[in-house]
Amino acid sequence: MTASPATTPPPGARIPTQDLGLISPDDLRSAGIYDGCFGCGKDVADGLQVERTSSDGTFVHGHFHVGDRHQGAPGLAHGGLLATAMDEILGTAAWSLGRMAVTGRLETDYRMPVPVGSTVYLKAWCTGVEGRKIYLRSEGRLNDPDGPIAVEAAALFVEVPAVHFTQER
Ligand SMILES: CCCCCCCCCCCCCC(=O)SCCNC(=O)CCNC(=O)[C@H](O)C(C)(C)COP(=O)(O)OP(=O)(O)OC[C@H]1O[C@@H](n2cnc3c(N)ncnc32)[C@H](O)[C@@H]1OP(=O)(O)O
Repeated sequence: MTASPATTPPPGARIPTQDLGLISPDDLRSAGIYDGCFGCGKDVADGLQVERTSSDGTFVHGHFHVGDRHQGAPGLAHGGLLATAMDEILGTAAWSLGRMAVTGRLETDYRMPVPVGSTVYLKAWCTGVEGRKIYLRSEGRLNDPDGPIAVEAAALFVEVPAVHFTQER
């Protein structure tokens, strides 16, 4: 992954273990999940419907199925949707640290086309925390958790207070 300085943790940034410890699939599915979310919401028929499956305290995992509604070029997943999937699993990793955080910067490398009908297996992990800044990486593998990497991302999430989500704009 080619990550810029903005998404690379500075020297000395600590790598936390997840405050929530081992998260069961049920906890992962229910904790803080909003059914209207385009990435993971069950009520969003045209959304990605990313399913979060496990966390071992270091990595969070999930997957989603690429349907016709996710196409860009005929028969292939749209790159923006793949970036959304990266954002979703990165956000899960950030929140799994016990922090409310939003995406500040998201960098994506597309390694191979993703055909409609594929399942993309997602994984994300934290590479460092400095103050409110949370540095993360993620990857999406084709059709198997150990399949070839189709998409990779590096991100900076920024911790925010709860009012970020509730204040009138
Ligand atoms: C258990 C698990 C359950 C999980 C469920 C939940 C899953 C959820 C999944 C959801 C998944 C979807 C998730 C989504 O889609 S989140 C939705 C998409 N993101 C947003 O809407 C965020 C919009 N932006 C903002 O609100 C503000 O700009 C933020 C809050 C990000 C920062 O504004 P704020 O005024 O608060 O802070 P600051 O400006 O002093 O910045 C602070 C520091 O950060 C650095 N910085 C900031 N931006 C950038 C940048 N672009 N590149 C490089 N650096 C950047 C900045 O230089 C500074 O560094 P330093 O000077 O201190 O060194």
